[in-house]
Amino acid sequence: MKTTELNPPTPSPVEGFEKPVILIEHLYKSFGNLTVLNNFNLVVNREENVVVLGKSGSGKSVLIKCIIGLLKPESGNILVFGENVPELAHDELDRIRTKIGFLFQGNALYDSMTVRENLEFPLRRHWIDFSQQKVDELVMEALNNVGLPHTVDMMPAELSGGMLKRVALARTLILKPEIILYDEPTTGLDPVTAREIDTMIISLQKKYHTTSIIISHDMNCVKNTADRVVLLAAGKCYAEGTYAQFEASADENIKQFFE
Ligand SMILES: Nc1ncnc2c1ncn2[C@@H]1O[C@H](COP(=O)(O)OP(=O)(O)OP(=O)(O)O)[C@@H](O)[C@H]1O
Repeated sequence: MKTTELNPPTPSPVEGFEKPVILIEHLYKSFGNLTVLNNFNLVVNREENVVVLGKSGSGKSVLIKCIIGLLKPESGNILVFGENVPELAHDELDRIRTKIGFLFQGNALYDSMTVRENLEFPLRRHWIDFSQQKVDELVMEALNNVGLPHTVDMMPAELSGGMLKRVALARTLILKPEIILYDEPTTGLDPVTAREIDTMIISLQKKYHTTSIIISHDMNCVKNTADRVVLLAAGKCYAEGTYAQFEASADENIKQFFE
């Protein structure tokens, strides 16, 4: 385990991986006088699940929003498949976003639409020329992936919190993204349902070979899903290592997540 204050992460791929899928270098983002990201660096390799751990308000969501181009950093590079997101024009950003699935904390399903309509939405937005048969196939494939084919004609209000999360995950998967960004995927769920979501994240990653960043402070989720953990503190990558290395750490900033 390295505390990166002492050893800045080297932006080079792990053996066996190709170029990093996401490479963040010297990222700075402020709001007025508040500096949220202060020389943040991160490497995410192909098919890796990296959990970004951090206290509330440490800038985890800001980081995700910078990666998908919803927020523009003051400086720094965010290379996604080699393309620098902060420099992309609107249409280029749209194109790269089709490769990035984003599971919002609040699920972001449309309450007035059925599950089917919610899942069709991203398809219609990006590939309006799909036949209805193809759309139906993709909707059912996505719902089967999360074990909820029977909910296809239900309204979001008829579903439990765990089911809503799974439908939101199905909607994220329908475009077959190569990268998935999860914003606190288990927050607000009971431990059994949270465990189911963790298991689903791993099984879908294996099936579709996705690369993921998972934002979380649920240590069970971290343990179940992380190939590597990065601690975001004071705007920097404060430490990185495996879950076991974090659990064994004597560093006070790390220990507090296990209390
Ligand atoms: N659009 C914005 N304008 C001004 N300040 C913002 C904006 N977005 C985020 N912030 C501030 O940036 C800081 C980091 O916010 P962020 O939402 O990234 O935290 P977080 O680590 O995701 O927290 P949590 O775990 O509670 O969701 C906070 O102080 C927040 O108030």
